[in-house]
Amino acid sequence: MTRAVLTLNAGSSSIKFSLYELENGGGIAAEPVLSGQIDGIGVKAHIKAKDDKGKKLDDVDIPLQGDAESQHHEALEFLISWLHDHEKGWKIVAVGHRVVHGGERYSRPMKLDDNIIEHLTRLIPLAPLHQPHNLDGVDALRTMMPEVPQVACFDTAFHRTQAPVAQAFALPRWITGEGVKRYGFHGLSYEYIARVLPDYSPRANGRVVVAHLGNGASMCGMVDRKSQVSTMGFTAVEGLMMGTRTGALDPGVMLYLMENKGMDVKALTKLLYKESGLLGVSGISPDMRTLLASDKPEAKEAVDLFCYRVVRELGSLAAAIGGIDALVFTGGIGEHAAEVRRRVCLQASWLGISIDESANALHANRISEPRSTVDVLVIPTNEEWMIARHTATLLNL
Ligand SMILES: Nc1ncnc2c1ncn2[C@@H]1O[C@H](COP(=O)(O)OP(=O)(O)O)[C@@H](O)[C@H]1O
Ligand SMILES: CC(=O)OP(=O)(O)O
Ligand SMILES: [Mg+2]
Repeated sequence: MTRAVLTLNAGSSSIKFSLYELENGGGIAAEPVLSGQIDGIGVKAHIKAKDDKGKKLDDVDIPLQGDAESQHHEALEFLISWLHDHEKGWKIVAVGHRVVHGGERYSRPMKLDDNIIEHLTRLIPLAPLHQPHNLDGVDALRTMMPEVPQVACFDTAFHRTQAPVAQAFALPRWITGEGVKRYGFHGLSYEYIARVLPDYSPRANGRVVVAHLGNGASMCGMVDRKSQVSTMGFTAVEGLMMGTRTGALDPGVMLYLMENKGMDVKALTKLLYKESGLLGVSGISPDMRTLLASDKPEAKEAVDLFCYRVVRELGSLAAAIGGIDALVFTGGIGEHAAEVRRRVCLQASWLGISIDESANALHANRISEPRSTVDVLVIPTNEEWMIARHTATLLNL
């Protein structure tokens, strides 16, 4: 049987999975032999999976009940039994997991044991939409294959190269000293983009802003393909407006809600993480596809605000890294929503961005005109490949 690495990537609205064969000389194959995702968790869950020839193995809705929380667990159970039915012919020798928060302690992939899992469990309050689902996946796979080593790959790790000033909040020193600082997330996605960027642009090692726009959304400013600054912070609720998250919010709004509306931590957590963003502003859906297809004014307002926030943060990140040579769009929205990219690029023309609208409509890799002083690129991210590679490297497979 061929040896393979399984990857699991639980996002806020999706669970993505892949199976990568190990190559004879060591290392993992470029393409997975099996891959897919359950997306739309919390709205309308759907599984899509394909084999190495691109043959569709599944493409159906899955009826999940309850709130997004319980749907996530149900989706995982569905996936485990799906994998049981489809992983024949390969010997899974390792499992790699995306774990969103590594805190201060973990800045590189780690082979999981009870101690590390216990520490990661303590970080759940810092990433309530992700960490519980990531650890749920670890738990399920450890039960399913107890002999197989499991590796955690952290979303925060890529950003640990940032200068102290980029990580700091203007808080008293004793709070900062306890690790309350900006960590940044989507690190596996940014690491993948940084790795492949030279294949797409001669400016790869310059000042690059990558916009990872998905259900969770953030942007990262890099120089020399290393993270310098991120819109996400201590938690993944900071920065851009997202599917259900506020992004940056005047802290005074929280004080106001506590003082005048009697909201406690639980109510505020729900508001900031689950009821705001595209969903809160539109009152319709957290899903960009639905909002772009809607002619309701509230849907338009939500999309307008989403794009406006990206444009503002783009200016901020370009300022932080001293200018911009390339802008990369990635993530579910960044890769597929041409309208969002179009609006962002038009509003950011002052930066020297000039978009080629027909290339953009076709989702070409390069969507800037030759006269643009900024290379604008659309690059599909691949967190799964990054996880598989880290897992194989750490375990010497
Ligand atoms: N064809 C499309 N057009 C517009 N938006 C899309 C398209 N496909 C996916 N999206 C959006 O991408 C988002 C999900 O992104 P993704 O990166 O998969 O999420 P997650 O953060 O859960 O990993 C959703 O808002 C979805 O509407
Ligand atoms: C960190 C984060 O927001 O992840 P996702 O985009 O997968 O929700
Ligand atoms: Mg994601």
